[in-house]
Amino acid sequence: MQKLRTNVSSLQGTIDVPGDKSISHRAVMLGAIANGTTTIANFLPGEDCLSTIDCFRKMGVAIEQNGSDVVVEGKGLKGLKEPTDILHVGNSGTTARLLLGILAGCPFHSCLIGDESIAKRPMGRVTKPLKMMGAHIDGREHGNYTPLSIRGGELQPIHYESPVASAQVKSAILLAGLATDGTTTVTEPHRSRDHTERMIRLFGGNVTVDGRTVSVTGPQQLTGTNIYVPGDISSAAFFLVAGAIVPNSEITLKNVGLNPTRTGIIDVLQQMGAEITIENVRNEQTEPFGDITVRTSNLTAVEIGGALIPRLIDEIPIIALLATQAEGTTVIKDASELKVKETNRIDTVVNELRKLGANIEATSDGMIIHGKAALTAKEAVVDSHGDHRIGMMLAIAACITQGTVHLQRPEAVAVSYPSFFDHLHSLM
Ligand SMILES: O=C(O)C1=C[C@@H](OP(=O)(O)O)[C@@H](O)[C@H](O)C1
Ligand SMILES: C=C(OP(=O)(O)O)C(=O)O
Repeated sequence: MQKLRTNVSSLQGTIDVPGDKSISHRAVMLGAIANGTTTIANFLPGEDCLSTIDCFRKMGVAIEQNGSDVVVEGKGLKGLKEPTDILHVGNSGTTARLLLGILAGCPFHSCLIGDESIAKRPMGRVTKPLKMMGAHIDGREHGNYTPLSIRGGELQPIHYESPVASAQVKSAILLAGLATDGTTTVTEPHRSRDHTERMIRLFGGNVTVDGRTVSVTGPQQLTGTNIYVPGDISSAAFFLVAGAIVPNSEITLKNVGLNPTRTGIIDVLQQMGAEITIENVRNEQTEPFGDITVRTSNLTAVEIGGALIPRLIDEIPIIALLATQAEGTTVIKDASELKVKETNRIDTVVNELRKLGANIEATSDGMIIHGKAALTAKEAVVDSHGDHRIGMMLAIAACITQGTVHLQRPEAVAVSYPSFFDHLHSLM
């Protein structure tokens, strides 16, 4: 249990946000199945990405990791070895689902397991299309939950209409498609983050994008490359919101990823009236990034739903906090995907923010937040429930409470942002 800083008078300073989690996972995965060496700079050494490294080492890939510098000795599309040990994905849904896509095309057997949160997360959304392609996958509840066992091999291409806008589903199918003879296509209801598509191209491969439909024609051989991972906008989001709601604040976040499939949080902050500036935008062709400055702002409520949801899905916990400090009622809808994240993030956000005095209610596919309301709790014990994003959101919420707040399971933040508390305290 950790005592959180409360009644913070100001947050001032500059933060170099750690590398993007989604891009770090993909850099290791594509590096492993490419031919030749891949170097990764500003890799995120968070627990989730370390799980990805661990799984590929178990399949014979030499990976050197020193903090945020990583070198992957690629084995080629057919070069992974049958693991002698269980592949453990820890807390990482991205590792589990993208890895399944790669394993589907590998002619060997493997077992995949994760922590107790992973055991509750639906894997059928990827095992179903991968089985349609010809992979043999079984597991708890007919392969819908871990532990899973998979024997991959020769695959057939499919045209898949995904029922959910999920980059993990899309990416699993595209990665399987790289090893498949013919054209594999995925259509999603709304566009999800496109890091896999961009990175396949960076490794010399081809991907076709037509609106909400993405295709790869295989088999494709990728070539190792050098990658710089921009800062994670999902990590920056905690400080973007902190800067807007804590009095007398001005925070600059350096080198933050600005891929348009991820910048929903910036759109929402701007619509709410936050004082935010973006400068020094670079690298527009691959993964754009730039510096963002935010100042304490007067905010008004907004409605959030539809195609915006996948562009800010992981930021909804911190957006809920933001909305408690906006004039009016904020409605978040079309976000039932939140129920199958590390926790049910509709319930955990609502229950934990209520402990601090927020006026917030759960709906079937989102939440309704009534602002502007001071978080008036005098003494509260809040809980991350082992969910990194809930833990970080609560630490920022504590900054604007006047009482005493303790956080249970603060260590969860290390999943995506090991230096989070150091960065927060450096601004005080
Ligand atoms: O592909 C990715 O890297 C991710 C996709 C999203 O999940 P879904 O694909 O389940 O929406 C997101 O919530 C997760 O944090 C990372
Ligand atoms: C949902 C998340 O990650 P994953 O699905 O990889 O566990 C997240 O980081 O918020």
